[in-house]
Amino acid sequence: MDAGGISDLDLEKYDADEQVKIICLGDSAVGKSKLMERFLMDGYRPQQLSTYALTLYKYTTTINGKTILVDFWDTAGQERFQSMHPSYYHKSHACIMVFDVQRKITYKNLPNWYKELREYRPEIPCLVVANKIDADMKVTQKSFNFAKKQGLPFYFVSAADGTNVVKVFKDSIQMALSYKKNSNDFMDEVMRELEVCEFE
Ligand SMILES: Nc1nc2c(ncn2[C@@H]2O[C@H](COP(=O)(O)OP(=O)(O)OP(=O)(O)O)[C@@H](O)[C@H]2O)c(=O)[nH]1
Ligand SMILES: [Mg+2]
Repeated sequence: MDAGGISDLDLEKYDADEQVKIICLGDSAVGKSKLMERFLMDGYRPQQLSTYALTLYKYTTTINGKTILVDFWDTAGQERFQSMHPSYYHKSHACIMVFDVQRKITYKNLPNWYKELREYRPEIPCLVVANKIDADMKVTQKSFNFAKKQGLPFYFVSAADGTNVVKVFKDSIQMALSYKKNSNDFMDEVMRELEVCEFE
């Protein structure tokens, strides 16, 4: 914190034209962190410990001449579904929901993640991601109907070889931006009002 009470992290926001928050959900070891790393660092380290708590990745990009600051939130999934802290969902603009094509249980758990997401964020775009297709390309012939049933965009990806990773993340940023622009989300409106008031 500096004397004015604005942290370094907050200062970045003032240089950006727009800021969005994108969260990642899914069971433990489906590859959430690896996907983030692949997109952000364009690298992939095969072995890593499970994410312990919260990792916040900051990413800046330019879209139509505007500087967009993206906060990607990554947290440790659980072996079995467990509720996330409400602050994880708070003011998020899009969600990337991941399962592992090699482990059926991680697909079966998607409705649990989705239900909780919708309790906190009824309207935000949600992208469903089938990860680890490098392990067995035949899985792309299978149908995973959860996304279709819910009317959500669906992607086959691999953090290991990079298939579709950039596409998913770029799409998520676009969707987050259009959600933020067009949202009629009542709570968002209230929060915006409160933010404005803070500076008055
Ligand atoms: N073959 C293959 N393995 C992957 C891929 N993505 C991740 N993995 C492996 O899966 C394991 C778990 O990946 P993480 O990214 O740590 O999983 P996570 O979802 O962040 O797990 P938590 O932090 O516990 O919630 C690691 O050993 C990775 O190397 C992939 O696309 N293909
Ligand atoms: Mg992780």
